[in-house]
Amino acid sequence: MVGLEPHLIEILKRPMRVLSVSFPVRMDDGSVQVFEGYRSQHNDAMGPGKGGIRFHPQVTMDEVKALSMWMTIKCQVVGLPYGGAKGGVVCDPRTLSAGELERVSRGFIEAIAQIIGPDKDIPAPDVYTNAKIMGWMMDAYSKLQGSFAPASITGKPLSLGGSRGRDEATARGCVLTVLEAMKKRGQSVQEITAAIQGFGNAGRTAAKLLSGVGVRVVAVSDSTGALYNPNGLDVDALANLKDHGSFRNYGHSEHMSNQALLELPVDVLIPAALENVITAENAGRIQASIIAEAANGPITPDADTILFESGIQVIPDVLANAGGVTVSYFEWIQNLTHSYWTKEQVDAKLADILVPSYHEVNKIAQEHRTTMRMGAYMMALSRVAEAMKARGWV
Ligand SMILES: NC(=O)C1=CN([C@@H]2O[C@H](COP(=O)(O)OP(=O)(O)OC[C@H]3O[C@@H](n4cnc5c(N)ncnc54)[C@H](O)[C@@H]3O)[C@@H](O)[C@H]2O)C=CC1
Ligand SMILES: O=C(O)CCC(=O)C(=O)O
Repeated sequence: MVGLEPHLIEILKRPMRVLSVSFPVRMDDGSVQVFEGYRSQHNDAMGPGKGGIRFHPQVTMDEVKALSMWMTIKCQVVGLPYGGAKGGVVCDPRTLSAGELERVSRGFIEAIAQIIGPDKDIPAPDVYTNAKIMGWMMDAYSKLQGSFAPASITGKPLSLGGSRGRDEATARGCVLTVLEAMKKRGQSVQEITAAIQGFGNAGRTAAKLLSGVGVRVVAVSDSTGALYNPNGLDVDALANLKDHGSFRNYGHSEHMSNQALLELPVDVLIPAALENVITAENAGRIQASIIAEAANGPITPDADTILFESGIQVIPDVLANAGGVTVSYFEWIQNLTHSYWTKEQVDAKLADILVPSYHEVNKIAQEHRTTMRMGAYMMALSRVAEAMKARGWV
């Protein structure tokens, strides 16, 4: 539909560079364990690579490559001067001590240092990585360079040049798109119910922000399972329990599986954990009228078609979770210019990008009678194609 020439498709089909590394880490018991990781840089026609680093036992090179391609698209959906990149380390941070986690984080940055940097590729947090880890990573990179390099990594603690609002930006962006989508449905915010899968950076903050504006959050989950109460859950109480162990001890709710949460009768469903949770097998049982993909790739292509045909509006990941990379961009600008913004400035600038992007994507989708995902891809890929042509690559 975008009318991309075959040679442009050939370029975009694969990442421009993928680095596969293995690096030794001294464990607390004195043994040495070798960890594997990847950094994929999909396309840098529009600027340096940008994208998170995930720590997860099931990370694969193929997953990281796909995620880097989505980053190229995402950055262009919201008009950022970046190409797409993504990284991952095969590890289970829940089984590592704080010291081991720090050594894994530093070891990975040392292993990929040659290909990253403020003008080359700027990593950020993703699944099971956070501001603390970004701080260690920035420190490792700065030491290798011999100078303080805050613009090399985003999602850092505020004390190291992190941006106000980055911690909640992914969820804030997602909630902005959900509220735009709800506007045309004529429901008051207080009538809206939401179920959220995943209770980490994206899911937990989405729950907090939605309940803050009056939406009834009726179900949440983490890797251990889901809680459901049709009358609404106390999100602050859940967050508090999670901080001190597990929210499974929360009363006033029915316990259910992560799969069952996806099929609840709610207005808004927010998958905010991992990929491929809505497939052709369960798509027909989804009852939500809007799905906002806070996670990357939670819906398979087959399922996307089924949902579209059922009239369920899917706000695709490349738009719904683009708030995170947008505020990472703000962080990078603040680091490069050595001037820092208030939380109100960050939130206002985020809304100024996300809300028009939502409407632009929706308009293209409606004009072409297609999904918002296809609309987003059309918009983004034509921008990347134009840049590749302007650079004389094709
Ligand atoms: N952190 C960020 O800024 C961004 C994150 N994302 C995406 O959002 C998703 C979640 O990432 P974060 O919130 O950052 O990760 P996180 O590590 O902060 O949280 C992940 C959450 O998912 C839960 N989880 C893990 N496996 C699960 C399962 N099988 N079922 C249900 N829950 C499960 C964990 O218990 C945890 O609560 C990922 O797809 C990530 O790529 C997208 C854009 C930016
Ligand atoms: O903040 C960033 O730079 C990237 C976040 C990310 O990995 C994503 O949007 O999937």
